[in-house]
Amino acid sequence: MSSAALSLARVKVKMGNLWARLRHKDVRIILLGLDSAGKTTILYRLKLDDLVTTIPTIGFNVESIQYKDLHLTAWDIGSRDKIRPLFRHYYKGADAVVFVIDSHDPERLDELNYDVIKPAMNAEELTSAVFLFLANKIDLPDTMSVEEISERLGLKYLKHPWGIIPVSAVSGEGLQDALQWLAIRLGSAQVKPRNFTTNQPQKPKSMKECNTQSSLSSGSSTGTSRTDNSKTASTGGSIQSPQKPIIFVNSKLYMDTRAAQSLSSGSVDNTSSPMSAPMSSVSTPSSNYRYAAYTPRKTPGSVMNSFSSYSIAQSMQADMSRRKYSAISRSDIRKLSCASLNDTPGARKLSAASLLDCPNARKMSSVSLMESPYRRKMSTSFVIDPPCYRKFSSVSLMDTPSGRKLSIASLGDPRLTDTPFDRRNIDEADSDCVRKLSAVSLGDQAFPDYRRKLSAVSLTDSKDNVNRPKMSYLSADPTALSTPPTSKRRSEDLSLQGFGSFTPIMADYIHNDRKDSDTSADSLNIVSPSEHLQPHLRPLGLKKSPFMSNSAKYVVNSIEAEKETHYEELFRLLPDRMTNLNAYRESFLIANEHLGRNQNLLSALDQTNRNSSNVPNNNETSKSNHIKKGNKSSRQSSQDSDSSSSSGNGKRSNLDLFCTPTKRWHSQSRRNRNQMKGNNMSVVSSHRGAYCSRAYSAFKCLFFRPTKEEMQHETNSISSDDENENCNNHCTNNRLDNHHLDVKRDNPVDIHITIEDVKDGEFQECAIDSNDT
Ligand SMILES: Nc1nc2c(ncn2[C@@H]2O[C@H](COP(=O)(O)OP(=O)(O)OP(=O)(O)O)[C@@H](O)[C@H]2O)c(=O)[nH]1
Ligand SMILES: [Mg+2]
Repeated sequence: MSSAALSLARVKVKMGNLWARLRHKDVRIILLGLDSAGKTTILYRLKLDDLVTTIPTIGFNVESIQYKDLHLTAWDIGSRDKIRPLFRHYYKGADAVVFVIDSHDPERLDELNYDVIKPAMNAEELTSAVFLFLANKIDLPDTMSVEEISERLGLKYLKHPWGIIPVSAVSGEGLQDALQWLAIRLGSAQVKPRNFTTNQPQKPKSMKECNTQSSLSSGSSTGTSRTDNSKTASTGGSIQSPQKPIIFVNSKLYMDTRAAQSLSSGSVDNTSSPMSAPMSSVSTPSSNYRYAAYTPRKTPGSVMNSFSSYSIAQSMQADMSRRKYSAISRSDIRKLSCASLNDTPGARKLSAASLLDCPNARKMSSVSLMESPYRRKMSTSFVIDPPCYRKFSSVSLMDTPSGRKLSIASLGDPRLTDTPFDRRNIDEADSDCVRKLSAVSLGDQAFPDYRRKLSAVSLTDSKDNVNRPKMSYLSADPTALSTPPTSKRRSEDLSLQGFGSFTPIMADYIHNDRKDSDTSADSLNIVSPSEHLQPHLRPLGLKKSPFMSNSAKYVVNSIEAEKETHYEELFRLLPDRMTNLNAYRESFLIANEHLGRNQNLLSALDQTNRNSSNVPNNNETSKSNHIKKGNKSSRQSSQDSDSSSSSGNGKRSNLDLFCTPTKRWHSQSRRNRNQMKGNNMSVVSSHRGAYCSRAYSAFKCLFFRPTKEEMQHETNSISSDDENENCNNHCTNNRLDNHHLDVKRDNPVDIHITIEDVKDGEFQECAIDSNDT
């Protein structure tokens, strides 16, 4: 052959190769699977050869991938359960369906089967498509084998040509095989059938031939091929030879076998080894290890448990980036996040991050509750971690139905048996889980705030009115379980009280007294804003709000409105209660109980009351309205003038609220004793901003009725007091009866308010009485 002819022949060969290279085949592939199976990760691993951080796909991702002579258009379709019915819109024209399976999540195989595989199996548009199952996430420990998956999915009954390959989108392992399998099945001219360890797929002669394959084959776990010819079906009148799926027993076996193959052949097939494929470059031992290090061991039936416990443990030790890594990449957290699917992708991210801190965790949990399948898992997981589940529970009650379910999960808390509560009582007392939840929370003595919040919310949540009081009672003082109130009240009443410290006390009051007293619902609406202060002051004989007084400088600040609100209510409530001598004791007791339990204070007040009960009534009215700047003598003169203030008619009541548990009080207590004459309210606070709310809280105490023991104690200590005897005579059923209140209600009331504050280290005082002009 001449050199010219030779070179011409070479050019022809080259042209032929080029033509073959240019002649690519368009193939449409759809990736289906459950959410967070790894479809998107796989898609971008194939496309970019990189591990991308994904968020749940809403809608779809579509990428074109060139593999050999195949031009693959791969559609990754978001798989939130609500949009699964939309899958079928993507079926049309698909040459291959790639089912991505989370092989680390056996619990969802059935869901996958019914929601994803079966519809595709039966879809007319897919009769000629090949099915490739990717058992993803094999980098995780304890993954299902492909045999197990095949068995559970009943793949052997599939009429489509199918194969199953273990892969890892994270490491890239197996994905080359997947592409190769597709190429073979979809009629690539450039991919030759490979000798796989187990079953050897046969390359169809043409795409058409491939697509008309209807034979079914199954692989065996031992690596020996088995063809079920009885299942062979015909299409187009011709019987095709059965297509054998590729089944790797597991990746380790696969790798071992490959290693053995390489040894025996003396060469390594670089093109077909998943580990030597470009994408596997990320699959270094260290990266695998890194990932594995953050992968919790799964215990049967409790995926989330393992995650939760693991995650918490991790977050205790690991740095933030590690935690993030763990949160994002862990498949189980993904499921957790999936619970947030009702929300935006942003919320999803949030939920992934949320395990790291409480406030976000709350958001997460409240969002997650919307989604039922994961909710339970999540709640289960939180149960095993006391601090987390508590937070979770307290939030979850916001969502009523979910909160209940959640609370069921809380019952698993074995610590219940160690609590001082009688669990049976609790269970019997309330048919609602809320109660149980509340009981669980109550068991946590370390979180009184949560306890209160929880119970306050529970109160509005429970269907069972009867048990709300008990619940609330429990919340106030767990040891009071033995004496729960019994009658009903409306949840609205309780909801008015918010989460304040005195909620149970209020509840108790409403529960016991409200239906008999003429206190209207409105007057209990303590949180109502103050629109007109003056009308409330007038009935009290006050023409001027103490907070509008020029002399009361310190109240002109940003919380003035708030003060007004509180005091408006205060003034409204006073007439009913103030004439009750015991109101002061009640308030004192409760203020003490809840604000400091100060025994010194208790005895000081007892002493004060004795003193005040000996003070003859008088009709004088103080006209003082002054600020005294803090030297002792001026304060003393104030006290003297305060001492002279009294109500105009009949017996006067002493009302003194000691709202501060601070040391400050002690220095003031002697002084306060002298103020016990007349209808004084003395609010002493060493903290400027706090006194108002303390006063407010203390005033709530006015509603409290002392228990029998308390009454007894009071009676003993002030038995010489006429009024108290009167009260005691009317004391029925451990409570003051209303006759007593009625008698006193219409008495004119004088109010003397002394508010003390400390400013710039100096003591300031403002005293205003009812006749102040
Ligand atoms: N360990 C491990 N995690 C993986 C693997 N593939 C995906 N993941 C993780 O699984 C999670 C879900 O991955 P995606 O690719 O978003 O899942 P998806 O199937 O697209 O989910 P949807 O878009 O909700 O349908 C992500 O956190 C991935 O990092 C894998 O092979 N191994
Ligand atoms: Mg996705």
